[in-house]
Amino acid sequence: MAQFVPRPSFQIPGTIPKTYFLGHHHAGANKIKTLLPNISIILECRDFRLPLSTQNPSLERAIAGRQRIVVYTKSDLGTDSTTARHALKRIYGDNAVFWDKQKPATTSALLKRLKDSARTVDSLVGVRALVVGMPNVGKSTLLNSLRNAGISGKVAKAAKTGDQAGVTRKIGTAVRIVASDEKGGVGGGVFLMDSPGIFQPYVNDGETMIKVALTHGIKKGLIHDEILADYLLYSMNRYDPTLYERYCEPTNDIYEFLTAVAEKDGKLRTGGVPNIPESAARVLSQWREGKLGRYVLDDLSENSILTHQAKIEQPPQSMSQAKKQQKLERSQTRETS
Ligand SMILES: Nc1nc2c(ncn2[C@@H]2O[C@H](COP(=O)(O)OP(=O)(O)OP(=O)(O)O)[C@@H](O)[C@H]2O)c(=O)[nH]1
Repeated sequence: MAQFVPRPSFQIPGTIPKTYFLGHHHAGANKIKTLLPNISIILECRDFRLPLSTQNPSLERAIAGRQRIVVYTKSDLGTDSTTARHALKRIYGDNAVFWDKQKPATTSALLKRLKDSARTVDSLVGVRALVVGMPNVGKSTLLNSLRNAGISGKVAKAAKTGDQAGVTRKIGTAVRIVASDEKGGVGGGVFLMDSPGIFQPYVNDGETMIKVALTHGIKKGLIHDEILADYLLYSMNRYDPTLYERYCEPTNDIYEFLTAVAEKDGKLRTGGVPNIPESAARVLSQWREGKLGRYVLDDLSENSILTHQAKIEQPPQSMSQAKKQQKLERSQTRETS
């Protein structure tokens, strides 16, 4: 049999939206800026499967220069190989941590970092920390886990969670996650605030939108499931085509793959016709649960990281930003002439 050759690139359909910046994202971003002067530490969450694509350049600029820990969430769904972790540690050193809601040790390690700050910060009111990040990366889940681990006894769930973008829409009130020393804790204690997931105002490339949609970072249905399933097939083929060997031989044909899924998992219409939309939905939910491989979708080669960092520092302009800039330059020219 001829050797399988994966597609070298993915054809991005022209229908992919380039933004998902909603009213509550705008309001949340403004509110975060007003809170920052009273915040000692920022926990910036990014999905470990998309360590670059879930970095929000505008949030990045807003929090520049502040004490920050980058929390790569959902590490149970990413790779166990140390290569990706080392690549990210090279950027942020000890300020890059990998978190998994099912691994209490990862929560305790983060809590220890916050307690250490409470010991060093000379504040009677305690350390104020803020969780930020793109939608659905796991911010509220992290807050609840830190609170459960940090406060003894049974505590009520402080923040609502759910596997879809936009569960949290407003900045929450400060929640105590470490008691003060007179109550058996540390210093003035630690308070943590949740914030709504904030999307970047404009994403220049459709591939990032597709990857974020795969992890439910934008509203379900904005990008067709079959396009997402096709991208997934493309990425599995590049990573390891045996990930889907229970369905079929390696293929670049999404309909061949989805037909095999329909036949194997009983997604059939009357008369045995494969139900392609249901197969696509099935494939996506399997992948989201880590049942079609655990790997990092972003390219973490040195070159790719450098290009990404350069884009963060000098983001390409959106069409409307470019128009605004032109208008401003024209009016300045008129004023000086
Ligand atoms: N497998 C896995 N799932 C996680 C982890 N952390 C969070 N999740 C799931 O991810 C989904 C989103 O979590 P949330 O905490 O609601 O995310 P959020 O960032 O607060 O979302 P927004 O409200 O959109 O800002 C939920 O279904 C969580 O159970 C993790 O470490 N591993």
